[in-house]
Amino acid sequence: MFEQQAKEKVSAIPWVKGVDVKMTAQPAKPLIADDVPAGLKKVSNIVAVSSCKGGVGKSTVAVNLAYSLAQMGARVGIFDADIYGPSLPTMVSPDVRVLQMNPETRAIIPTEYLGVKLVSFGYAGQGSAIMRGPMVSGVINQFLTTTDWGELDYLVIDMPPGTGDIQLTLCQVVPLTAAVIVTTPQKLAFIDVAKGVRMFSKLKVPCIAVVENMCFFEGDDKRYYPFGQGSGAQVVQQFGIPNLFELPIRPELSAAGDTGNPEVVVDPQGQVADIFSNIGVCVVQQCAKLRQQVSTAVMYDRAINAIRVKVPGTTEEFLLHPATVRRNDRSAKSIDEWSGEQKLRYTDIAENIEPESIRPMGNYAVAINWPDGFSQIAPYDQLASLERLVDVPEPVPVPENIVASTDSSPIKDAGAAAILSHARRLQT
Ligand SMILES: Nc1ncnc2c1ncn2[C@@H]1O[C@H](COP(=O)(O)OP(=O)(O)OP(=O)(O)O)[C@@H](O)[C@H]1O
Repeated sequence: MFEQQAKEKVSAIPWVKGVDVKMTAQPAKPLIADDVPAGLKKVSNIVAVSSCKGGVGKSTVAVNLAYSLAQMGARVGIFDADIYGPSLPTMVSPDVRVLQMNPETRAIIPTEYLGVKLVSFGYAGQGSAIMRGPMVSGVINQFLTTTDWGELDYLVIDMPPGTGDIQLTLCQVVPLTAAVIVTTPQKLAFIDVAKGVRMFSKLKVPCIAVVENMCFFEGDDKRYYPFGQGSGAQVVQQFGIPNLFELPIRPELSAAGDTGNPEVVVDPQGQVADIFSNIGVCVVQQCAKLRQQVSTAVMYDRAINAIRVKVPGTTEEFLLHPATVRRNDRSAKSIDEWSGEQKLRYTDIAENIEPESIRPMGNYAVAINWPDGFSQIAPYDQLASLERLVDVPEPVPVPENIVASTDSSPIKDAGAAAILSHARRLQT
């Protein structure tokens, strides 16, 4: 679309004789915080594929989605987080079927199939042991975080089925960008999906799509819906999830999975590949949108000396005085961890303090750097609970023919007015 429009627009200029458009892309930098495990630092987007019940086709969706993204040119990895019944070794057939370890860094090196990096317990070279929940969580997290994933655009996590402790801790260890929920069309499945959506929403991970698997089959030029229709649409409506995809029941999909070659690779022009390509486009677009929302969620507006907060996923927007944010730091530097006693005093922070930089940390917090070298982690929940600035005059827009950098520019005047108004409000 870009290419075509660029060609049209440039060709329309009377003196242009020919147009040659070269398209390039800059991979988005990871939005991930500093405390993320080293092996995940160069991963731009982490997408969880989840279902609340086993056997609904979650692994089939995860694997085909991953290969569909790879077919679009993205660098992709799959982490099969199911320790009891890993599916990846059956669904893809890499030449090297045992994971190696880098002897120096002691990091796990993923194996690869058709350019997609793969990690699964099925490649760990041992039968799956009998483990209790906390042990399983520990092993899954260790596996995921000690793998050197290298530079990836998308890491697809095939989550273990359910919404218990294992899933919760996994979601807390890695900063998930988004979740895709897989379900089947039965009415009963709706209840399970609701559980999944609630789990992700508690963790502030947006669900970007619902894939309703085994929806229909085709015969006599007709589509049959053996399990009925409408459950997926109900999920989309009730939880505001923007996208619903219907996958057919197809023997090829099952056969491809069993023979170690994903269906989108076996038949890249087929109906199933087409649906997965749409799911892939949706993931790409939604992740980009979320990154945009997150990266502009908290910004310092120098013109009015206020921190602007737009909580991602909501329409709420409010203003905070920078000094209020800094004074309400909840870290051990400001509050004694044991006694709860306030160590940071109100007067320690100058009234006119300004943040130096603000960076998003996953979907839940921002890291704010202050001129005194302090790096504050401020969760959105906490920002939302602080005293807000009200009646802050918006800066007067600069007319186009006025250069904004002169000393008497309207922006600076409006800024001064805003500061005065803050001062007055704070005094009262
Ligand atoms: N749309 C489909 N048409 C036909 N067969 C399918 C379809 N989706 C999945 N299957 C088959 O159903 C079985 C279960 O699928 P899959 O392993 O993807 O489910 P799962 O939800 O990941 O299961 P688990 O929770 O046990 O890991 C597989 O044999 C798979 O090939």
